[in-house]
Amino acid sequence: MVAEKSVLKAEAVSKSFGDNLVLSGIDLELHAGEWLGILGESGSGKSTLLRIMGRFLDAEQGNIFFKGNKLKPVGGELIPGHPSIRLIHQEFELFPNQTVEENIAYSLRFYEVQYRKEKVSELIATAGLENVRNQKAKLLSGGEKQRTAIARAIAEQPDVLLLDEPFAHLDNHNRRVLANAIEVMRKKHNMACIFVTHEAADALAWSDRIAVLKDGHMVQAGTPSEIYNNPLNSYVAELTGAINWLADKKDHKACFIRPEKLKLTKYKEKSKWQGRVENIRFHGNYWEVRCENETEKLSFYRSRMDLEVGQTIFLTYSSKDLKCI
Ligand SMILES: Nc1ncnc2c1ncn2[C@@H]1O[C@H](COP(=O)(O)OP(=O)(O)OP(=O)(O)O)[C@@H](O)[C@H]1O
Repeated sequence: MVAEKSVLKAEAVSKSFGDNLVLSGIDLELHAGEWLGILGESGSGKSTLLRIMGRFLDAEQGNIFFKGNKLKPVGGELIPGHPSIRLIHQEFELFPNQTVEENIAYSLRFYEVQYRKEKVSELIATAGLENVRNQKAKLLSGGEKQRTAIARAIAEQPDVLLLDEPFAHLDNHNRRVLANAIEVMRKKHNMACIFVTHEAADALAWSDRIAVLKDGHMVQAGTPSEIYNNPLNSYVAELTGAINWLADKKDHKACFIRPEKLKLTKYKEKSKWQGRVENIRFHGNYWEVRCENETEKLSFYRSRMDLEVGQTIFLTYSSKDLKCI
C-alpha cells in the first residue's frame, strides 16, 4: 500500500492559557487533498488547534510539521503564518471598501494583468459571486463574505486551507450555496483542508476524516461512517446524531441504537421493543415518532404518517445496529 502523503502534522501538541489546559497531547495528520473536519463542542479547543497548525500560535509542547519539515515557532513575528497555509477566520478579514473582484484580485496582484483577470473571473464564477462582483465587501451578506474570503484564499493556491466554522451564522440556503461552491473549488484545486465545526451534520457531510475533540483531548478520529456508526464513547455518539439509550446493558456496557435503525413491525413475536406512541413531529422530509414504555423512551423515523398518538407499536432492529460502549 502506498503511504498517504502527509501535508500537515501535529505531534503531541499541548497548550494552556494560564491555568486552563486547552489542548493535551494532540496528534493529528492531514494528507494531500484530504478534507479533515475537527468536531467538538464549544470550548473544546478546535480553533486553538487550527491556529497552532496554521502557525499563527505557538504550542507549549509538541511540534507542527509541514511536508515533513518541522515549523519554527512563531515567537514574536509580526506576520505569523506560513506561505502555503491559509487560515480563514470567522471575521473573514476582507477589505471592507473594496469590491468582491478587488478583494480576490489582491491575492493575484503580482501576476500579469490578463492572467489575473481570467483567474478572478473563474474564481468568481466558481464561488457563485457573479451578481455581487462589484459590491463592496462591507455590504455583502455573511455567506457572500465567506465565499469571497475562500475564493481569495484559493487564488493564492495554498497547499492547505484552514476554515474556522465556515458554515456558522448561515441560513440553510446560504449553507447549501457555500457547500456547493466549496465542493467545486475543492475538485478544481485539489487542496487539503482542515475545517472546524460544532455541527456534526457539516462534519459528516464534508469530511474525508473527522477528528473529535473534547476538553482539549482527541477522543476519536476516523471516517465519517466510522465516527457515526462506531463511536468510542457516549460523547461522540451524542455529538454525531440522535441516539436512543436502551435500559438493558450488555457485558456492563451501555447500549444505544440510532433512530433510523428502528423498524416498525406488525408482529409482536418478531419485535424487540413494545410501547406506545407518545408524540409525532413533522420535519419536512420525515416524521419523528417518539414512543415510550414503562422503562424507556425511544424515537424513530417514518417517511409517511401512518401512526397515531396513543397507539401500541412494535419495533425491531438488527443486532449489528445495537451499539454497546
Ligand atoms: N487567547 C486566549 N486567551 C485565553 N484563553 C483562550 C484564548 N483563546 C482561547 N482561549 C480559551 O481556550 C478554550 C478553547 O477555545 P477555542 O476557541 O479553541 O475553542 P473552540 O472549540 O474553537 O470553541 P468555539 O466553538 O466556541 O469557537 C476556551 O476556554 C477559550 O476561552
